[in-house]
Amino acid sequence: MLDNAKTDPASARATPMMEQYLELKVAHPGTLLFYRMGDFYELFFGDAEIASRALGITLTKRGKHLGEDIPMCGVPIHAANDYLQKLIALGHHVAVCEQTEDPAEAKKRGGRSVVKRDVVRIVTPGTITEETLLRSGESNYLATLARGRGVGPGGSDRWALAFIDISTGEFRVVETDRQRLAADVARIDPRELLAPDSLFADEEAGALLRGLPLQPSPLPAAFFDGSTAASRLAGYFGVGTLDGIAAFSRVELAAAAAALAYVEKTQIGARVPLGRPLRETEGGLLLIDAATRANLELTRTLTGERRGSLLAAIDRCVTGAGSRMLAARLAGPITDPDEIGRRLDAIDWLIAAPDLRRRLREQLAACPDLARALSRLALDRGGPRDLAAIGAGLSAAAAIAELLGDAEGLLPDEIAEVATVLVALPPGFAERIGAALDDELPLLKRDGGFVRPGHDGELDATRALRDESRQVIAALQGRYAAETDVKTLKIRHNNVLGYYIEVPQLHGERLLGADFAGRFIHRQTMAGAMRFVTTELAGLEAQIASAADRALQRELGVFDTLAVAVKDEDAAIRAAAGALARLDVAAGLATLAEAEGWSRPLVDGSLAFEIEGGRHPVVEQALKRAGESFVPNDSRLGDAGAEAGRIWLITGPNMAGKSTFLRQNALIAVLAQIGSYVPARRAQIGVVDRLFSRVGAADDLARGRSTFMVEMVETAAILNQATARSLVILDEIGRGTATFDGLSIAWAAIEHLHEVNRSRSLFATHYHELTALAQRLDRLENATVRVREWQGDVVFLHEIVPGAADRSYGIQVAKLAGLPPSVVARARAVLERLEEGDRKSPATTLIDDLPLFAAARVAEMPSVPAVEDPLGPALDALLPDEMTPRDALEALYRLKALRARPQRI
Ligand SMILES: Nc1ncnc2c1ncn2[C@@H]1O[C@H](COP(=O)(O)OP(=O)(O)OP(=O)(O)O)[C@@H](O)[C@H]1O
Repeated sequence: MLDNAKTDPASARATPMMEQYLELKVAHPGTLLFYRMGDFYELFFGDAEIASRALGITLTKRGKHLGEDIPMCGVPIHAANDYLQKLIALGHHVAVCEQTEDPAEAKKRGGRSVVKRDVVRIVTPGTITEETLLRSGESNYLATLARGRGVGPGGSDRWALAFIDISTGEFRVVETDRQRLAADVARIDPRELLAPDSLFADEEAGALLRGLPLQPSPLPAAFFDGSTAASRLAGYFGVGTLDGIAAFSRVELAAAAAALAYVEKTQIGARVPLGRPLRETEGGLLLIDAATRANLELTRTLTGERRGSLLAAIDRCVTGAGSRMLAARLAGPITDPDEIGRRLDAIDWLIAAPDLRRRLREQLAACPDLARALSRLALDRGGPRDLAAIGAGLSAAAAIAELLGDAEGLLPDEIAEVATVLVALPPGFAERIGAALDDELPLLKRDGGFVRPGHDGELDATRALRDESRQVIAALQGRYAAETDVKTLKIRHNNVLGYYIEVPQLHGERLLGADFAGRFIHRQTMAGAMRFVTTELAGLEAQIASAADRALQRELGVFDTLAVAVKDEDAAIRAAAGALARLDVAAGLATLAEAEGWSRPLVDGSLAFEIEGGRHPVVEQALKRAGESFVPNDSRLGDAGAEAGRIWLITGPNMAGKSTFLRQNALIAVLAQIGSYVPARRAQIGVVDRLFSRVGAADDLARGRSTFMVEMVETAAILNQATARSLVILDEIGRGTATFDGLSIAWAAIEHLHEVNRSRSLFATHYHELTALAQRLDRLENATVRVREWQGDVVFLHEIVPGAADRSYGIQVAKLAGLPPSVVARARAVLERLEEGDRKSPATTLIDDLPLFAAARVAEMPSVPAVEDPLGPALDALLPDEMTPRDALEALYRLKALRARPQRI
């Protein structure tokens, strides 16, 4: 972050307001200062230049400082959130400075007194709570990273990540090591990551930080002070010792205390309602490194969108909290077969009770985002709609508890736990909120008008007084019109004059005359109109203003009482929010499984991997939308009694479906381990501890790695780390370099996988030479994707069968893709020569023996050689005028049958 005030804070002769501004600016380095002035937040100096560029707003000037113009730009309060969102998305931090006293107070202190102001909050990407700034289905984590120097086995370093979503109060900690660190960061996917500033200077740690999927920002090392961490955390949660919460390691405590301190620093004085930190255990999750996560497009596609990802394909949740929980589960599938079984039991039960499921989902859909509304209220940023959200959420929760209570038979554990939490909610709370709040609610409490008439006697009386006075004004208008004989006389209101009387200029002069003995006091002359007040009108105005003010104060009192009551029930409401999210996830997955024809996988402690009729969930849904169907395929990479995994080596033409097959097996394993049904007829999977994939190719130029280098780094990670419990997906490794180098690397990698890693693996390749390995490696099997050739074109059947492909059909695919016919013809000629000739020196073969390209072009032939086209004679034989409609239809079918079209390219 830039520190961008181009000013010397100690500068002499600044105006009092500028002095105040500069003081605040210096106290909050690295932020853009939103300085409140009336209905605007103003930015000055360098901040103004940055913001005007980033937001596309006009840069103006306001006064001078040290003899130079002060650049300024401003954003109106009502639109501030939109501007904040843009700035945060661009990585800026914003210090929001408010007026902390009434301007009238400042005036009392004398002419040159400045209204007191202070920074009330620092807005950063990881610490936002506003509904408009957050995405409903996504968590918004702030994470801190701490290092425990030499505290691991053999004097190695240990690392810990603490992560907090202040919009929901979630707080978690996990210890990890340098190999897993990047995978953990990728899983948590924080919006903001902070690490002690001292680490950046350390050569080894610095390199590790640079390799993370999100670049950390430095935070003073004091935030991470391990010696005070435990007491800082215990103090915040009001406990004598943390032992009752969990047995945290020292490095975990350092990360957690730093995260907490950062939250406190940014929220300035507001007590953030955080849940107690939950400690995640290292071995409990299926580890997926950042590259695999990206390649498999679990929660977003390679282009960064949610649409097209696995998450988008399986998310049938009806609440934002449910979608967030599903995304978290997908990011961190589990490895405990019992827990997976419990989640699956809940889905079974919900599938078996479609009617109840429908009613539960109806109630869930009516349930607003409880956790986020709760956090805003606790931070004093909540409005009437947040209170109403809590009320609506609690009444949905009560209805759900009742539905579950009435359900027949025994509830599965997961659902029973949900029911227990919901039943424990304080009774009558929703009714209390519903009775106090009106049906139509303003966004901000300061706008008033949200308390239901009849709820508070004194409020009703004050409102009546205010409204009566308004009626009196209306009556007064009639009386004045009659007295002055000006039918068009109006009493109006604006913010400058308050209430005033307006008459056409023509009559205005008369009102100032002796007839009215000074009753009408002149205030303004407009083009064609004059404005007056009377003492009577001013008196009424004061009455209205004070009644309106008293009514608002009364309403705010009602709001505060309810908000405090909500905060007192914080723990119960938060637990209910979590329970509802779990129910939503289970009901969503049940709905998905039913709609898509998925089945319950068997997940156990074996090394089995047997999928019958497996499908790729995302590709299948896309094909379905296009009216096409997906061809299911089996895979057997291990059976229940196996001690090591099998490798399937898949050869086959381009576009045949190899990559799809590889990915679908990985996705089925991930889905099974989040406790979901899977897109297969039958699946048995011994829990996978790590999922590795090397698919697709992309440069990582930002880190100075070429495509081939990225490929090799990823392959190295797999060969160094995969175990018999891992699942490995390798797509065309070695293709980024010269043919024989690539082939040799692929060859050696397969041998290593087979002999050393012994992982369940899928390996797709265009090197047909590799299929010979099946003779030497007993757990390696060859598989290929079936295609049919028809008149020089290739028809993809997408069926995986045992055996090896004889060729790649690359030229046919190139033709389907629309390469110019001359290039296709030339490629065919080159291929023929290559296949005949000496592959060791292809260049010589080509130069010596092949006619030049131009010659091939001259001799260009139709792309399909002279094969008898059966359609021509058949068409010629038809006599349309002599055919009945039925004959014509039959003829059409006959013609279609003569034509086998290639499938998609
Ligand atoms: N089982 C299937 N059923 C139906 N269509 C499929 C199936 N598998 C793949 N496809 C279709 O074929 C297209 C190509 O598949 P895929 O990318 O997996 O081919 P590939 O063999 O890996 O190709 P390449 O070698 O060129 O990378 C997919 O986009 C999909 O539309």
